[in-house]
Amino acid sequence: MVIEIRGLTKRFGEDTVLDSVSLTVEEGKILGLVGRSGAGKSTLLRCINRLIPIDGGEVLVDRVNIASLSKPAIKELRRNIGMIFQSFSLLNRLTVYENIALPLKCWKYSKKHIRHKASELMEMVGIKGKANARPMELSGGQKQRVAIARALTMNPKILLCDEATSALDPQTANSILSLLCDINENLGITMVIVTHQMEVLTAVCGDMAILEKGKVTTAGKVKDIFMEKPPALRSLIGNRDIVELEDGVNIEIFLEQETFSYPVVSRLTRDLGIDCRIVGGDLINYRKTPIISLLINVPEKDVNRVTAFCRAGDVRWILRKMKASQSGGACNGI
Ligand SMILES: Nc1ncnc2c1ncn2[C@@H]1O[C@H](COP(=O)(O)OP(=O)(O)OP(=O)(O)O)[C@@H](O)[C@H]1O
Repeated sequence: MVIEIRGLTKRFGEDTVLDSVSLTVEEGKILGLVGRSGAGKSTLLRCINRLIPIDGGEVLVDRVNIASLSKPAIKELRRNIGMIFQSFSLLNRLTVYENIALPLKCWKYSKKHIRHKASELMEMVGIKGKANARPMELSGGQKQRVAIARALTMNPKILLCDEATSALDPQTANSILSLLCDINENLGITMVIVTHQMEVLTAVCGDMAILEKGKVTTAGKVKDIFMEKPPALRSLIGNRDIVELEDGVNIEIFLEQETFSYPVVSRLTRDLGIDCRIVGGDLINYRKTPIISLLINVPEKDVNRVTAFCRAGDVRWILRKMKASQSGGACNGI
């Protein structure tokens, strides 16, 4: 299901928490939503499944404006939208099996269907052996697996994840992220993932949006935004450590799978005779595909030759540090 948010405004009393937010999450895609604490991320999620009413604009789920839904239609909408949280929200007095079966019981499915569905989901999320355990006997990762299974019981078309991996150690968080990726790929579920962890964005999300004080300031492909590093992203991830040189121009070069074997620096220096100084570097694991970024400093007179060389070799580049006369932040392909 596609989610389209147009000019969404949400107020709590005098406070405008979401201010004319517009965003689209394409069917079957994963959108990562980031921003400082209090930016309005969780509120936005709660507007998508109509847990709270909105004050302006519209939220369309599968091209239907959810503000105009009747009570039974809202119930149906929520059936199509699963949700998981940082705190897992499991019922401690119930077993794993009973927690997963609960939504199916509420919807009055047959005992046979409930047994079949719960067991299929426990198998899918890897907790089959824990059917009779209670939440307090599980690790954080296992609890989140139960919560994911419970969120999938009604075969939702959308999954909203609010800080789902924040309470987990990095290794467990990775295993949950890879489970979410599998679910997205195998079931085609559209996902919105709210997170403070930048590695969640690069590991699983194709698209991202940055919320600042209730406004979307940056939105687009994760890969492009992480390469471009606009101010809104820098304010979340901080500036990278680079060697600051007084002279020359910094050019960031990106090497992707297709260009890994291309000896960029040696070609620039040996074949074109350009002095390249390396001032920084980074490696981003973008959805399991590494991208190497290399920050080089070259004499100002050679900038055009370097960029022409990159263009010819299909290597992405961005001018990072320029004199005022060269302003404009030229780049190719981004
Ligand atoms: N039910 C509510 N009543 C009044 N104010 C609320 C309510 N829910 C959220 N807010 C306020 O709305 C603002 C945004 O909160 P929200 O939880 O959406 O932010 P967030 O970006 O998810 O933050 P965090 O990353 O810390 O979870 C905050 O100032 C919060 O106090």
